Amino acid sequence: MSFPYSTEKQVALTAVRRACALTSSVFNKLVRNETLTKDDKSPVTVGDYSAQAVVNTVLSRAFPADPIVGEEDANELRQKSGEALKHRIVELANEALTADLGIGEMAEWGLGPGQERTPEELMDAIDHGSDPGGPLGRRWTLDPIDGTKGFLRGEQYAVCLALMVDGEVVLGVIGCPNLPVNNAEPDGQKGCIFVAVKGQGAEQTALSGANPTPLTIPAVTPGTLNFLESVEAAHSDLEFNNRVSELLNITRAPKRMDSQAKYCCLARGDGSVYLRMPTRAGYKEKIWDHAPGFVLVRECGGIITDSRGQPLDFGLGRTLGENYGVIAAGKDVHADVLAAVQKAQAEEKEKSKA
Ligand SMILES: Nc1ncnc2c1ncn2[C@@H]1O[C@H](COP(=O)(O)O)[C@@H](O)[C@H]1OP(=O)(O)O
Ligand SMILES: [Mg+2]
Ligand SMILES: [Mg+2]
Ligand SMILES: [Mg+2]
Repeated sequence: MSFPYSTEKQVALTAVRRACALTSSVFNKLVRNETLTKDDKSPVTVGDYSAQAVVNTVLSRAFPADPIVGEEDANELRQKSGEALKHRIVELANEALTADLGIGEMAEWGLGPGQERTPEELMDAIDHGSDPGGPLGRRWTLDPIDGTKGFLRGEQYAVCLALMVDGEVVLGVIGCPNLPVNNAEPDGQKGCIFVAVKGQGAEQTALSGANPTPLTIPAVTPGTLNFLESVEAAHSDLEFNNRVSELLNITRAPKRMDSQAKYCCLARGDGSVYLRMPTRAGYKEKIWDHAPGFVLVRECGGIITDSRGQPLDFGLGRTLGENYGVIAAGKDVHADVLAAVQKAQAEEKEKSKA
């Protein structure tokens, strides 16, 4: 008997593994003119574009009817960039797609020797991520490089893919090429992939290997609580985290890292609370920045809500809509963090009145 979503899990793992191999090799060869600045001033590299082309190609071959909500689109590439940049993206994507088939990989997913795509097919594959999202039906959401700033610094980033059915996240895969396989050995082997399927639990595997390890968020011993938070001060309100930390009498320093690697670290107990509050009114979190992390945390026994304790709603479109902030933690910790967040918010409100 096969479990629900077993084919989807295999396809998603394959696509994310191939994209991780691509981004790792791109990092070592990245040159200055291979990064563009998007209209929102955030960076995007040949790695982001080619990883989206690879994952979308695999998904649209394996599941032709499924729409994809992907972070990137090829507009700027088609309009602003020169032929050299486009050529590089095509070369990288084709290298990743045509590598020899590994265990569990199928040629009918568009993979293996001889499966090169034309530049136009790959630009179209990138644009296949333009679905607007919504409450009904099946759809994937993809962040080809989450934490592009971490990627550019040679630090943490993640390739993030999730499947949603009727607005509910049922499968999440997060590939972290720079994350140590074992937190206790920071200089040891790096590169891991995390997968969670709704109702079936979660596991971690080394990117290079087999033998998945099941994951559960460990219970927190008093006095050992610590936060997981962004590196970039523009991405989340680190001052606010500091105040919440004081209210909870936390003495351990926060663990700062880019991307959904934070959810992975929470899932295996490298940190105890992921708190992310917006730095400016009006910022709406994107579904691809949280969907795989959401199902991972839930399947590891954790709780994830917004700052008002409301569930995250993935069925509203490309963003989390009215959700404000994100709190993810083990089930023995979440209620205390939520209370402290609300107290810190009340203090801020008082201060702004004074
Ligand atoms: N102004 C912003 N506020 C919040 N998140 C942002 C902002 N600009 C970019 N991001 C996204 O925040 C996430 C990174 O958060 P963190 O700093 O915690 O890793 C990324 O998804 C990043 O996009 P991207 O996927 O392009 O890197
Ligand atoms: Mg980006
Ligand atoms: Mg991204
Ligand atoms: Mg992102």
